[in-house]
Amino acid sequence: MQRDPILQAENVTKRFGGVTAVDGVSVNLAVGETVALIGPNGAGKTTFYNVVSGRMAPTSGRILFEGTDISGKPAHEIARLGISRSFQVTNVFNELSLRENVQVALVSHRGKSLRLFSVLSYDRALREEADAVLARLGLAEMSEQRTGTLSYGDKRLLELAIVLATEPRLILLDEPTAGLTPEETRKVIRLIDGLRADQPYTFFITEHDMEVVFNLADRVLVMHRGRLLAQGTPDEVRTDPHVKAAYLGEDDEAAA
Ligand SMILES: Nc1ncnc2c1ncn2[C@@H]1O[C@H](COP(=O)(O)OP(=O)(O)OP(=O)(O)O)[C@@H](O)[C@H]1O
Repeated sequence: MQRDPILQAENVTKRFGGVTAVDGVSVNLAVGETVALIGPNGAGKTTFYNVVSGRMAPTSGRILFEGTDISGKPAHEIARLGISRSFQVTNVFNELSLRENVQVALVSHRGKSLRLFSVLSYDRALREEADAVLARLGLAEMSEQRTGTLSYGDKRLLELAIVLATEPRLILLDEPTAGLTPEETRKVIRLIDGLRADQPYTFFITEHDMEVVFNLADRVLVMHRGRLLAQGTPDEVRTDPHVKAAYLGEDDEAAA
């Protein structure tokens, strides 16, 4: 079945002085797909992500989200359009409870003034909404706990809750299982699976853990030296000789 495109990157290049971190990358993501972006260190994955999420503008090329050109738009505008990116625990408030963290995300996404913050805890509808988001990540029972007391793994889950609170259609997850124990990693995989079953979210994930990539991704994009080296199903990519060579650090210039 042909699914509608949600993200189209056309010939995207990003240079830092003499370094071409992303070099003419063109990719399409379809609604409801989970796509993993992999590649050896320095391949350009983070830079490509930064360009898609608006943290930096591309040097050239175009990015369309649901048909709208978002190239070079600021991150907050891109977020408002429906792309949300996790930030590896950097955007949670440790002094607040889990519920308050999600409430802040709900309120700020809707563009209401944060002065409302002082009455957040009295707004019943908002509380219930926040609790519903936390429940989707198995955090409901911790809703009143102070965030600073959470384990790293649970903070990563809270971060996912904050992402969901912004009502995204495209979710960028930057190494969602980095630093997690194997058990926590399996939990994150299960939860992401559950979210996909509930709603046609599109996930675009960077991840070094191949277990996670092969468990979650419908499709894998492989970057190497700024370029898109290969794309395909996990099995196709796993057996691709160019990909193997890139990971082994062999000279694959002739193959690229
Ligand atoms: N702000 C910057 N200024 C200059 N060079 C940069 C900058 N950001 C990235 N680079 C360079 O661009 C290239 C791609 O880096 P990038 O961080 O995007 O790779 P990556 O695939 O995410 O790597 P890793 O897996 O190690 O995080 C590297 O050569 C890097 O040194």
